[in-house]
Amino acid sequence: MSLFLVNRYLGEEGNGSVSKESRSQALLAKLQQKAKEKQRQSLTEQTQHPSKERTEQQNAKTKRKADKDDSQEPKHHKKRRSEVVPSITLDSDSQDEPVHEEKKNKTAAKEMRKKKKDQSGSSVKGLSDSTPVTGRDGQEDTGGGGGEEEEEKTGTENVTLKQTTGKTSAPAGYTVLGGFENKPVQKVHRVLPQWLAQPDVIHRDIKSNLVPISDIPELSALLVKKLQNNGIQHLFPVQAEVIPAILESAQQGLLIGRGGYKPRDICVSAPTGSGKTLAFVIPVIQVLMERVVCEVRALAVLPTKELAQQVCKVFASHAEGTALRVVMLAGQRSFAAEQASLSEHRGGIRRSLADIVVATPGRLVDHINKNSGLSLEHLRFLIIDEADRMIDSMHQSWLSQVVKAVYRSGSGAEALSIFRRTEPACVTAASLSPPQMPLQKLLFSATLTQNPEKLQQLGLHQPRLFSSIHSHSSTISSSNGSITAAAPTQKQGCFNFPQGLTEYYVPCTLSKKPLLILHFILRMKLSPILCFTNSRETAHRLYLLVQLFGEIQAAEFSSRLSPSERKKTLKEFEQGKIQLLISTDAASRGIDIDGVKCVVNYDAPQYIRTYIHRIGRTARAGKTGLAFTFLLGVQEKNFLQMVVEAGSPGIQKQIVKPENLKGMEARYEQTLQELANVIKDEKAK
Ligand SMILES: Nc1ncnc2c1ncn2[C@@H]1O[C@H](COP(=O)(O)OP(=O)(O)OP(=O)(O)O)[C@@H](O)[C@H]1O
Repeated sequence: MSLFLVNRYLGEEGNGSVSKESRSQALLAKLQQKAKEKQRQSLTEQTQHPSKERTEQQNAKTKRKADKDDSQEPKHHKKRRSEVVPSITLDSDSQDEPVHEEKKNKTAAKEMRKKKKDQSGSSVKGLSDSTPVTGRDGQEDTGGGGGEEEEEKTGTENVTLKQTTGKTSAPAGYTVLGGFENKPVQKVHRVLPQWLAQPDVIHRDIKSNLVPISDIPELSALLVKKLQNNGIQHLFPVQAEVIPAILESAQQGLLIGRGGYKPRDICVSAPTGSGKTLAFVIPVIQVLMERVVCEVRALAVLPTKELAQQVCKVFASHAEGTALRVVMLAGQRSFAAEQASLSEHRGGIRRSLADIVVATPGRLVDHINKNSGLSLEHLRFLIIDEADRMIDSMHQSWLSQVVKAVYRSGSGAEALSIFRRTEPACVTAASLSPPQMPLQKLLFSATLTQNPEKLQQLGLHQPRLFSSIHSHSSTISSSNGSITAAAPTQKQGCFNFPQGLTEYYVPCTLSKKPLLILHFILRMKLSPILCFTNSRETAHRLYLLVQLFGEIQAAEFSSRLSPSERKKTLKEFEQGKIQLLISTDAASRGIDIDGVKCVVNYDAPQYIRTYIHRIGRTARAGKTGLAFTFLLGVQEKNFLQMVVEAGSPGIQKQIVKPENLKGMEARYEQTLQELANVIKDEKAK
């Protein structure tokens, strides 16, 4: 089996030690192989030795033994038998067995040698005959305590099993492949494809790498003016790199480039708040704004309604003054209303009313399936924002539906069109005539996966990566400034942390967490705070508690609220009417709220990506921000390790002394009692 075992890259989490999952997979594979081998051996036995006498004897013995075991074994042993069987089949398990077991084996080995002498030549056959069944029984006996005679025999067979598998003695007719010893699965080092391993590097420090708009000659005068009107004089590093690259790939307008080459797909991995939205909005508008016919040529897909709304707003504000129309399909309006905004029929001819569509995957698929008038046959740009999240939600198969809709033919419209569209294939002289219209994918994320298997699902064409991953040292330091641990990280698996962010962790107990939040707002004056919990129940209870405590304007943000309530809440938070917004991860990705000074992880996030997106709601656009994570004693070690390994520039310990919370404790206790009543009432309702 091990000959055919393909060691796979198991992710950075493996980190030298084999993950539990991989180990159990390896065990399972070995067990399956062992079972197959047993079957094969019994078949061989039947075909090679048709005289059943021996087999029957053997079977009778085994049966007698099994009966004996069944009658003697106490119940818990019987149960253990089924549990023990799989591990027993692994030869190496015997390494962990107690010394008396080795002795048994030695005695058995002697016995075996004696037998060998007696039955010269028959030993090889004997090995292959007896190994599978009795090897297992032998181990069971060890655990269950069988008779003396049986033990000796099984010991022999244990040895024979080792001889068969450990050495190269090949039993007649076939070779036993591989060993079954419990070897640790080798860590496979990551080998990245060149495009992932050698990205175009983007500066992470926004402030010191601003690029004047005038330094980007590719930008049209209209867009320069638009940016300036929106208060933008400089481009952020990610925009200065990516905008020219997208514009260059669309030099031939909407058609395929010189030599018949399709433009390369573009992937961007840059920190939260680094301006990725404008990095695709600006070039897409510039390429499309000269359009003559209105057709959907750009589609941006985002994971949530709120994000779709946000991106739609940016598109709309920058497309103002052009003929381009932006339509959102995110379920904020009724299906019929969305349908009406997509196309109209005049004189029996369908006319598109949208150039740019911003959608959530679910609603998008609805429109494609229900033939609501969304035609993607002219799509030039497919923008996948929060790309890693969108890959994870690929089970909805939204991408394959989009691609199918892009290359759909038969509506008759494309027959009349000058430009034909066919699924990508080899470039030939024939395939280039008439001119082709390519589909280019643009991927954006702060935590873009580097897992080639996942990226492969996107069907990228000669992708080009822009990334701000860098090498540096990570530290954990205490509040007095002394460094308590330092681990240089040069791993490619590192993530992007915003430059202006300062990370803290606050050791605490479960019961003190609400008090800490109150302390942060009332004493430390850190508001507005965006506070994350791991569940909507916790978010709701904390919200109720803070409300009952008084003095603080708080709100909750989770799937408990309707989309319109959520929209209103975000707006009020942005306007400064809410000091504390308690949210689930619904607000952890992409949401751009100006002026969030501080993020608090009330519940420590389980995954590093979640952490990065949560803390990325502050320190945006080159500003500074604070991120606090409340950690229980049991969480500290693992969490800090996770953060350091992810390439955090440093997370500091912030201790809140118990005496600082004392003043609020009496009132807090009283509030807790009130909260219990409120929750009871809510449940009753
Ligand atoms: N060139 C610029 N000058 C000034 N502000 C900018 C510029 N580009 C973007 N911004 C602002 O920076 C903020 C963050 O931008 P954006 O939301 O695009 O970040 P992002 O990289 O998409 O973040 P996330 O990964 O969290 O989604 C926005 O408020 C945006 O208006």
